[in-house]
Amino acid sequence: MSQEPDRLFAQPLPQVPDFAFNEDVVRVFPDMIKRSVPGYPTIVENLGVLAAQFAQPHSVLYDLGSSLGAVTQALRRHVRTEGCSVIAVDNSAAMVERCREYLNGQDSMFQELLPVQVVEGDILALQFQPASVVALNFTLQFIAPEERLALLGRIRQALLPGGALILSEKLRFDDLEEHALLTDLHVAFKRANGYSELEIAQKRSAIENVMKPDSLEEHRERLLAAGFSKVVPWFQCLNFASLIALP
Ligand SMILES: C[S@@+](CC[C@H](N)C(=O)[O-])C[C@H]1O[C@@H](n2cnc3c(N)ncnc32)[C@H](O)[C@@H]1O
Ligand SMILES: O=C(O)C(=O)C[C@]1(C(=O)O)C=C[C@@H](O)C=C1
Repeated sequence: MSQEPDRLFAQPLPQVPDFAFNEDVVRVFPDMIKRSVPGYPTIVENLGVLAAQFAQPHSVLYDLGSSLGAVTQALRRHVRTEGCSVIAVDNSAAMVERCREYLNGQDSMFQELLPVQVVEGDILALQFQPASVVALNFTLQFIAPEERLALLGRIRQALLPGGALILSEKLRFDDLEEHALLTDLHVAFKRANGYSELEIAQKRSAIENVMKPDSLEEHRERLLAAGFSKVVPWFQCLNFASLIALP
């Protein structure tokens, strides 16, 4: 994957535009997400391990909001279940183009990987096939809040018995002290990863209109309302968490 360092917000911008998954972001995305999301490498690798426990023979594994395909690659490294295939979906043309290149690279290095299809499209308009694993890795927070329940309902309907949704998100907290503490610690994490105060501040204003985190309680209630039977948090690092939701 690209090693280009993320300096997108390093210079003062007269006006900070809303964050978009465009070509500039695509070029630096592996560096950006690793330095911005505490626990990201652990979540991605273990998503493959978890998926291998839920994958059902002859079913589809979805990677929704696949970006450069980090989750898809982890699914292909870990899942050995007969007849499974991966469908990666993203609505950013720049992401999809680069994702296909990376997956071709993975195909040329390893044999017997699950077949994969990368679709450029809106996950809100997707006709789901019966699926055993659905990964939403830091994608739901970019979906308009009023669309989230219906999307989760459609995913629940598509899930086969024995399957699972794995949902990773940035969290907000109703307890103001807890929210302030974990937000400060997240800023410290970014600083420790080499981001300046300016970069941190400009990135914050770029994402505040486009990325709307929910609390753990909101996630749990919405997943239950969408028809999931059980919600199990399996990872949290600072204000970032990942949940398993069972059909
Ligand atoms: C933070 S990134 C996801 C990171 C990725 N899952 C990973 O683990 O590396 C969010 C992605 O969701 C995509 N996205 C946002 N809204 C979408 C939608 N409605 N349909 C499809 N993709 C969407 C964005 O283009 C972006 O690539
Ligand atoms: O919360 C932040 O400050 C972030 O940078 C988070 C986040 C994310 O969770 O997706 C936002 C945009 C980029 O895709 C990388 C990381």
